[in-house]
Amino acid sequence: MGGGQKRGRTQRKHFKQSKENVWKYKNGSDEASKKTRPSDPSDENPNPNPSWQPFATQNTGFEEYYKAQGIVPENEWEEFICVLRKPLPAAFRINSSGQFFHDILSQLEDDFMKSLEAEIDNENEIDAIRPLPWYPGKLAWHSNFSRMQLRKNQTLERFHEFLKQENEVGNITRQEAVSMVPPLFLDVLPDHHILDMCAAPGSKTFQLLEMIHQLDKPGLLPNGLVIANDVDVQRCNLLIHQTKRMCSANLIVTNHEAQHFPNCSLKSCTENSTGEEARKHTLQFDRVLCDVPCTGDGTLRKAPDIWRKWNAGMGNGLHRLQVDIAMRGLALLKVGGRMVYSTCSMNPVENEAVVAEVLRRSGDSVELLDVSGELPELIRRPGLKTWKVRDRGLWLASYRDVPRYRRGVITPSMFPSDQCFKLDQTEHDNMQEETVTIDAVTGTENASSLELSHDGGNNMETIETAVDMKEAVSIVHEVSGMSRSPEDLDGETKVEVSNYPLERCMRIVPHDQNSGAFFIAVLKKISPLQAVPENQTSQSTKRKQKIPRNSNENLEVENAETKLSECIPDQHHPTSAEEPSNDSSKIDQSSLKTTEVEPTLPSNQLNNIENDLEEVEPTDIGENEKVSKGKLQIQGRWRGVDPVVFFQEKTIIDSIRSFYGICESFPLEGHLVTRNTDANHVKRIYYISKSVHDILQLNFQVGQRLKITSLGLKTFERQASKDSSSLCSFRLSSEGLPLLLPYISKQILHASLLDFQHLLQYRTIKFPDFVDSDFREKATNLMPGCCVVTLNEGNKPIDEILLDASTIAIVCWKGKTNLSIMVSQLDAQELRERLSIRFPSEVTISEDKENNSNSEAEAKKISVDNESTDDFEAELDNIS
Ligand SMILES: C[S@@+](CC[C@H](N)C(=O)[O-])C[C@H]1O[C@@H](n2cnc3c(N)ncnc32)[C@H](O)[C@@H]1O
Repeated sequence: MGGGQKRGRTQRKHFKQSKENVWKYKNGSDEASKKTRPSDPSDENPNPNPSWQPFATQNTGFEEYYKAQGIVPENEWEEFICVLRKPLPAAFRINSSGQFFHDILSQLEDDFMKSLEAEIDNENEIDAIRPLPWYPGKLAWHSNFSRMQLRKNQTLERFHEFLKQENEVGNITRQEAVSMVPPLFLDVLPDHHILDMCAAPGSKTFQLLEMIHQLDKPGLLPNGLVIANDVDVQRCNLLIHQTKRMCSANLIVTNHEAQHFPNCSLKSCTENSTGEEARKHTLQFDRVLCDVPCTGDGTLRKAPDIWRKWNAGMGNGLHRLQVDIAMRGLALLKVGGRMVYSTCSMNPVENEAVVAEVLRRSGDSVELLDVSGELPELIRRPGLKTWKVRDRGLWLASYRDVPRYRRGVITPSMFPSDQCFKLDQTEHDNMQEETVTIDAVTGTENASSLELSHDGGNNMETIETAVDMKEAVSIVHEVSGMSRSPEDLDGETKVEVSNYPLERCMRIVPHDQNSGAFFIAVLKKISPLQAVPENQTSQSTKRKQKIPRNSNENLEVENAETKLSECIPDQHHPTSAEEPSNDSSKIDQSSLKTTEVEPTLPSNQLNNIENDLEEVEPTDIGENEKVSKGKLQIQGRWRGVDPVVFFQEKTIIDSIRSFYGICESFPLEGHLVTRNTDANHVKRIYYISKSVHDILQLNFQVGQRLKITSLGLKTFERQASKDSSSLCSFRLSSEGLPLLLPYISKQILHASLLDFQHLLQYRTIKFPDFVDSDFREKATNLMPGCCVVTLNEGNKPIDEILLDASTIAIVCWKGKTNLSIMVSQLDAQELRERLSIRFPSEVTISEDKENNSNSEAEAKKISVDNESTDDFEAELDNIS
């Protein structure tokens, strides 16, 4: 079985929408979506200040908060805050799977490192750009120029252009240095099944994919896979776009709330199955990345608008969600597996408190790993053992200090100590239901009314929203009989210290290595999670799950894990917390959109599908196939998401195999999927690895619990040529080419450097205009339709040409009189530049780089017929 280890170039869509817009509230009105959203560290180019007013880099609440938390020693405070106010230097990663990985590395080392030296104006820095010492293989780089400098300084223009273009074509990824850290602590192997729970926009997913592909033997796909999940559909699309550049057949993108990520287990099979078998019967992961939503104050240097928005309530508001996501991650983790919990926030309530709570809930089943020996060159600080909680202007050192009416908001789990869990149970029972909530985004209170139950619910008092909160606090104290006033609490209570070895967590602070801030904890699952009795956890007062109170009750593993982590019903996907079922009749009938019994679906999918005709609505999810009006489409379980269908049309598969001469050792059957149940209207066929295939099978068997927005690698695309001269109706896609290349024996031409260069430059060339007579003849005699042209470096005899990951190849179309490339302008330009750097004496890039229209005109001069080129452009437009 084969695959391209080095990935090809892909056409990239330009996402015009502002990335701020992708943070949307699910239930939000326009007003709500205008609210400040916790910053996403990975968003490139946030533009929250379009008028270019300098951002205020001060927030007294912020400074007071972090000083009090002892986030850095007192004598470092000035340096810390000073660096935090400076713009973040740009950082980027080289895509190690990219075909030009070595060329890019040499360009950085031999060219830019030297030529940019003169531009350094930072007295602390020696190098203009340098590899990050802790990132393996010189794959990640730090530049000492901020984004602003890169944009404004003319002498940096060439480097800026390089970054932009290589990022665009996928040879590098611009990513904050500290955001590259979490995947490194996952200790990934190529056969690992990895879940990235909050994955968009996908920088870390990309890294994870690189890791599983890294050790591929040429021509082999790894046994592992990555499931990249995000709750936000638009951000999922961003992720799909981003990871396309990786050209991986080992990726599934899902769209779930991470805290309710579904169970996919065939119960009957799990008990006795082991190893590979177990993998096929239950969805569990060797590695889980929980890069949870957070306040993002570690990204202040990149997103200075956070200075204005920040308040302590934001972190408090996210804490519970973060715990729930981490617990779900642990439930889905295999025994022996590793999970990384990370945030780009500095706040202990979002960090150490979350880690302490998951350790508390997991009992002895989970260990916080000491990874101080890993990545020794990465400067990090140990996690905090003690911190305080700030709520509405009060410092709270212990849960005992929390006013009763705030106990729905400020939970025991936010504090360092376990002591509060020993509170008298009646005290818990008397707590009011959650009536005050914190907006996780702004940190502001949402309380239409405060219902205060201080007498087992018999004596309810209601305080109208308009009541000043301080007054409310006093009323609460009156009614609840608290002995101390809020003022008394401030600064008076004893500091709690956590019993957990939280010093094993890592906090990266900006002034240590001129970076952003980040928090990372590495957890190992030692045994199946046991259900921890409710009164020994800090579960919110809102939760009333029936978890057995007898801690000795040894629940069946799966049940225990399900109950612990799926305890909140998923309001958006009501079925996602259900137990999995083998019974396909449990497929959500309401979301089925058609009646057609589709022969390509596995039979278990077909049972009990009722006739339920509906027009298919095109959506923006995944590789949606637009179905012509009036056509029927079998819809999967998830409304609005195209179904995933195994493509089993033998006639078409055979025609593809025979047209391109794909050798039998490359399996197509069982590895092809589409998003359209009507085989006659399938536009794109995706190739999936065996690992993805097995998950897909399992997903069908459990009634399609996974809401899959994208999967696999787009490999074949329907091509309608005007004269229908091609014997195969599917052309190869650029993304799929590296995977197929070693297995193709027909429709392939090997061009000299000069002819290859001409093709890239002029895009369409008439056969007589090729310089090499042998190539001219072969091109003329090729079957009409899609073909591949490789660069024959050194003009080797055909039988000596090796087709492997290092081969430079492009998809073309052989018409009646000419050959045209099916590569976007940008990719063609990039490839020409790469060739000019690799073969400096043989290839010159003419001035047409700046003047693309000239090259087009010249192409026409050389000779172009009208045949089908417009089609390709239109088609390419569709792709890109
Ligand atoms: C910090 S960002 C993740 C960055 C990403 N790991 C990367 O490296 O590109 C957090 C992501 O969590 C997503 N998110 C927020 N709440 C979520 C939830 N309940 N379940 C899953 N994803 C969630 C957001 O849409 C956002 O894309």
